[in-house]
Amino acid sequence: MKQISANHLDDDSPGKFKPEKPHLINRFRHHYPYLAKLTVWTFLFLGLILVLFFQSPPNSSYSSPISSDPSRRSLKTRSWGGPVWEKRVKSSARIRSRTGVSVLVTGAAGFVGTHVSVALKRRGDGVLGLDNFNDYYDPSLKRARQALLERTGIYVVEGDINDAALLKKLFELITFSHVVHLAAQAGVRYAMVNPGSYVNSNVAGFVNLLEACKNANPQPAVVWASSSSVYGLNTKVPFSEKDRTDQPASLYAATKKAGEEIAHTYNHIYGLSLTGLRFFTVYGPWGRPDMAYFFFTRDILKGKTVPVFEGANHGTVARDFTYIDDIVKGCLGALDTAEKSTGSGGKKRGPAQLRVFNLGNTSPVPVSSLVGILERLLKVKAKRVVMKLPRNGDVPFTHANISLARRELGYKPTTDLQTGLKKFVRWYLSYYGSSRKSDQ
Ligand SMILES: O=C(O)[C@H]1O[C@H](OP(=O)(O)OP(=O)(O)OC[C@H]2O[C@@H](n3ccc(=O)[nH]c3=O)[C@H](O)[C@@H]2O)[C@H](O)[C@@H](O)[C@H]1O
Repeated sequence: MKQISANHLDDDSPGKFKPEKPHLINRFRHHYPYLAKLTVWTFLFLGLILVLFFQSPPNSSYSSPISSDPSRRSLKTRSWGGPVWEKRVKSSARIRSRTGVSVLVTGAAGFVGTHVSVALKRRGDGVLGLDNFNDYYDPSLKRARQALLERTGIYVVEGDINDAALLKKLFELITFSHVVHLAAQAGVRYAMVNPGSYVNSNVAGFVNLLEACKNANPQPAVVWASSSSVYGLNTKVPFSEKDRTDQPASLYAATKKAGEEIAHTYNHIYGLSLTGLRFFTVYGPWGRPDMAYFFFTRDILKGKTVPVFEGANHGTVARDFTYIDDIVKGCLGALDTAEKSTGSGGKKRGPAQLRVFNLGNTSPVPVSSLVGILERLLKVKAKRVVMKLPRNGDVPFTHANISLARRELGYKPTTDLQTGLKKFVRWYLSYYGSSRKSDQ
């Protein structure tokens, strides 16, 4: 085929078709056999292109507005659709208890997403997961979480929140009463490496999701993950929802803060019920390998150095570390107290609920103490290197005032860092083995 085409080009090269009008008809007669051949081969070639086009996945409609983003290259081959797929979607979203609700969980194969999905499913709610399985951190951990979800009866649709056609399809198939939106580009420090991914997921993706929610009829109530990082350079402690959040210290924080403003807009214009949850450094089993407690554990076991940040004038750097089970209870409390959206099909019918809550432990712990607890649990001395807090978006401390969440959601964290890390370390060793080999 390739050879014939090449010959064709040689035989009928453009040089033989100079547009000299007086001789055009004669030339046409002279070249007729060649033209006929050219036409046949052109049709064959076009036919081949059409065959290849229709053989490509039917719904691989993901398109990233930031095409140069290397961490997301793998997303472009994702596909969805078809009767088998639709059956799985419907089965996963089926409510199995009298009081159950139907929930779409975005970021379901993520750390918080997995735990929240399982908790909802266990109490009889219909749960459908959505996750793009990007490679910000080891995707095999996400696949292992997916396997766990599947064992619980939860199907995770492989797709991106920026895929409007996919979201439309999901809302056509299922009447979701709630959306728990946890899909995001997380991590404070990575925002300096790949800023586009934060805009893509936390701003563009969030807007795309809210568009789908506002167009749905009935509209779902939305509970979504904001972040303690919105407090930025706030020095008033403990951080209250009433405090200023206009001084973000990282692009991550800025995109989460943008999310809170976007939520206001969709509530105001379309009557969407929206609850933002400001998570405070969530940790626990099945956690994120990019977080300090996780890679400290790995590096202590490997005998590698552990960089422990300190503030100005040897000041303590501390976090209000919050255990995953407490966060899950906060998420379910938010979902259960969420009022219905008031709009339908893109039209507002009345004022709707708009809330923001801190979900922290309200007991900050210095990072050096975190390392001490890990040393005792792992029975290995860490090779600590004290370093100045880099100017990369980190803030020196966080501390949540949780009285609003306690009052409105019945939120009451019960796990201290020592107890929570014990559970994490047990999981870590069972998942990776104590071989000290994990390369996550
Ligand atoms: O609450 C949030 O909203 C955010 O929480 C989390 O951010 P952080 O609180 O910064 O957690 P994490 O990176 O684990 O650092 C923990 C501590 O270790 C210190 N730290 C960190 C790295 C290091 O090498 N050395 C060090 O001392 C570091 O200075 C810090 O004091 C989520 O990642 C983020 O996605 C978001 O959800």
